[in-house]
Amino acid sequence: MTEHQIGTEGGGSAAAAPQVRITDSTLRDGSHAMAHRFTEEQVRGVVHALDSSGVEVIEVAHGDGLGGSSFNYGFSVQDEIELIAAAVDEAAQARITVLLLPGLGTVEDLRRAHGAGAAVARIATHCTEADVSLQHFAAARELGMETVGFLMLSHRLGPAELAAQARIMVDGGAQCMYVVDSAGAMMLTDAQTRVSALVAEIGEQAQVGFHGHQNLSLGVANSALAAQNGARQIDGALCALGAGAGNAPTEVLAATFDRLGITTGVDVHGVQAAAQDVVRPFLPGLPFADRAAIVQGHAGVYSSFLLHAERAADRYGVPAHEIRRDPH
Ligand SMILES: C[C@H](O)CC(=O)C(=O)O
Ligand SMILES: [Mn+2]
Repeated sequence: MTEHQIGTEGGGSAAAAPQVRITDSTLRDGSHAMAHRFTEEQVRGVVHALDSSGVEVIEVAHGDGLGGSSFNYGFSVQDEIELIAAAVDEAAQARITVLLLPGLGTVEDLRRAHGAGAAVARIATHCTEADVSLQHFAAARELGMETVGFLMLSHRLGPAELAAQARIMVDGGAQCMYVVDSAGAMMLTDAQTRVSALVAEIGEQAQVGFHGHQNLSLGVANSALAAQNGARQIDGALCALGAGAGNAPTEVLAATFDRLGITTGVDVHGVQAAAQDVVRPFLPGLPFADRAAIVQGHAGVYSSFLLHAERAADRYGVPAHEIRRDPH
């Protein structure tokens, strides 16, 4: 065990701060699986259930982040700033976070989200392009927001190179850096070694986080390994609602961390009820590792493109998994 490893016995006293903070992304990554059709009523229901279960941070935005509602990425049915404001209004203790991809979202979008009450800014870039995030971190810090960096498709870089990209964002103002398995392509040690490399590089100045997808059904296992190797923030989504085969399910993460003796401050029964009674009734279908999603995980292809592959499959009569397949 290193000084960053947790989850031995007991999981710490009830009064101690949780060892891992779960950020729930049902209302952002889950937006991909809902074809960006969240309504205010659904947002209020999910926020209320998560908030009363002790989830500290809840993400709300278009699936592709602020400003994602567009012809290219799919239009939202309800304006995301209105949804953010509704989430802020509904949450008694949880803080609302937004995701922003520079180029898709702008500093102006971030200001609007902050104006609606968002407290945490997560800035996402492709894992080789950390440098495009600097003005957004500067703006978020100026607004007084908590900041998180999100290195998408993290499997595409080795641990040392990924840590170097994380360093760029931390120097630019990120307070936590996420290893993001956007394609659900990481194989256990892939998550472990990347998280460890980031902890070694930035652990003195910033936290490390992990965001897993279920394309190869390893999202929860990768998240557990990430936590055991020093990640302090872990993402989930109720009913796994998210791009591709979905995210690591929040309700499974809470139960798994509890069994591992890793404290999260989340009521394990509360989030199970939130998944079963609040989210499941409005799902168009349960996210699962179907052929197209497995192909994505196997080939390491961006999960968010699944919706577009499915639309193209319908339009051109070509199976979605054929569109996504690794040519090799
Ligand atoms: C915009 C993406 O959906 C961000 C994300 O959740 C991922 O890369 O995974
Ligand atoms: Mn994701």
